[in-house]
Amino acid sequence: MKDVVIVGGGIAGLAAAWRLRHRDVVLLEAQGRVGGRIRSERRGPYWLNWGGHVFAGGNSATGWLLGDTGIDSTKVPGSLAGLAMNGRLLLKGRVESYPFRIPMSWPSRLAMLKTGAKVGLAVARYARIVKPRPGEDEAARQQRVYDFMNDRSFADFIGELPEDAEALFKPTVTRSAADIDQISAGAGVGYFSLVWNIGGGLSQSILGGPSTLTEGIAAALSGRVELGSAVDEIVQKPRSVVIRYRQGGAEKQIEARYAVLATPATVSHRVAVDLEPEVREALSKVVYGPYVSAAFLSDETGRQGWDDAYAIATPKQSFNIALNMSNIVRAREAERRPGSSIMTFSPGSLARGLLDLDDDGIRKTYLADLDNVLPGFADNVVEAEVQRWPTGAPYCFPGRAKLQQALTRRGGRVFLAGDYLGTLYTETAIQTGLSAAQEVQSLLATERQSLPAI
Ligand SMILES: Cc1cc2nc3c(=O)[nH]c(=O)nc-3n(C[C@H](O)[C@H](O)[C@H](O)COP(=O)(O)OP(=O)(O)OC[C@H]3O[C@@H](n4cnc5c(N)ncnc54)[C@H](O)[C@@H]3O)c2cc1C
Repeated sequence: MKDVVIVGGGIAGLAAAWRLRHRDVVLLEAQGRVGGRIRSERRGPYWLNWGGHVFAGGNSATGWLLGDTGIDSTKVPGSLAGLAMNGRLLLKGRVESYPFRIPMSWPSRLAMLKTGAKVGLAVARYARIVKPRPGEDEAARQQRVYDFMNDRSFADFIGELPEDAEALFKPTVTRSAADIDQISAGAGVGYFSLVWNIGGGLSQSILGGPSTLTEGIAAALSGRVELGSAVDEIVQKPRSVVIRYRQGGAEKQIEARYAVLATPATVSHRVAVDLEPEVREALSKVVYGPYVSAAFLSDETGRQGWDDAYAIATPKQSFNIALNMSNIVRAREAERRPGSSIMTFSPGSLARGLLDLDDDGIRKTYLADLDNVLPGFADNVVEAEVQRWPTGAPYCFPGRAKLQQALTRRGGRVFLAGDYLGTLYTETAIQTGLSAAQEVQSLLATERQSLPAI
């Protein structure tokens, strides 16, 4: 019997496996690669990216994992708050000045300023809510964040806005994968906090691309990661868990003392058939929105207008943000090398609009819109690949706070991990993976101590 089986090789499962690597552990991953919603591939000095790209740093679970695995990261250089709208590209200056620098009507500008002030005040409140309090554990802090303005949607909070004003607010909030009438007011405000106080949120980039971390962990676990292994059912017994899965067409099963279930909530609900009914019900209520993304590699030479920018919000296009993965390389080179690596990213309703097209249709739509945002870029593209993410990200809808207690209840031999258990994406995934591993570790140690001496 194994000590522990980890189901799901996204960053949550890999973080748990890393923490438990000195135990008899096996990780089962349904796909032919690890990483889940983290996916990058290297191309010379650059990397193409389709999934998670900015990470927590410093005193966070991610910071600890990066340090412990020896993976290099750096603060994202350049502007994170670029804006391309109504024919103007803004890469410098304070965001508050944007309404005056983008061509738009005066009623839109005034609405923008009024709503900006309202959101600004709420962001200041959110900053106090999110801050850890002395002596409090992470669960209490997380519950408080979920509770914040969880009784109405962000659309209700900001009210009706003229078209251009709404277009300016939308791309930030909808990056959550929810539209503004689906996400709670508090989570929408939280998104502004993430973007405006970027230093405290997700601001680290992994050198070589995010898959450097996930593939690095998998390599270190050599032989204990089984790809192409889709778990169908996890059943708990008094002293063990039995995991049934399919591998290369064959039905298999494995028994372990404990399991860490690090799959999206939809899958966890389906496979963990004998979790407490309240926990299973809460899992069934977690809601995901879709994403579509694409990675583009170009071969232009000479400096480009976008070289120093990392993130450019793009209202009214088929993607709502363009991300310049190559600006991390730019910041570290003595002479500008040819080429750029750009990622486009369409969440929520933008993704739903694209999912009906084939990949070629999505590529063409993106390239046409990229030409509006980064003039000349599309002519030099040498590689372009689309990625569909039907369960792009779980989002916090009005009423989501009520699920948290059941989702985090402990009991039995199956421990849940994944980004749907909190509000900070990869940081939540890593933090919940590490704490599930820590609990398994303590239980294994206790069991060992209580075994009769032979
Ligand atoms: C386009 C995009 C951009 C993003 N940007 C950011 C960002 O900049 N910063 C950030 O922090 N987050 C970002 N995110 C979110 C971030 O990627 C996720 O929060 C995080 O990767 C989730 O990790 P996870 O391990 O919880 O889940 P997943 O990555 O979904 O991992 C779950 C794993 O379980 C596997 N699995 C599923 N079913 C089974 C089964 N039956 N048996 C075995 N295995 C199974 C899956 O194949 C997958 O590998 C982004 C996501 C996307 C898609």
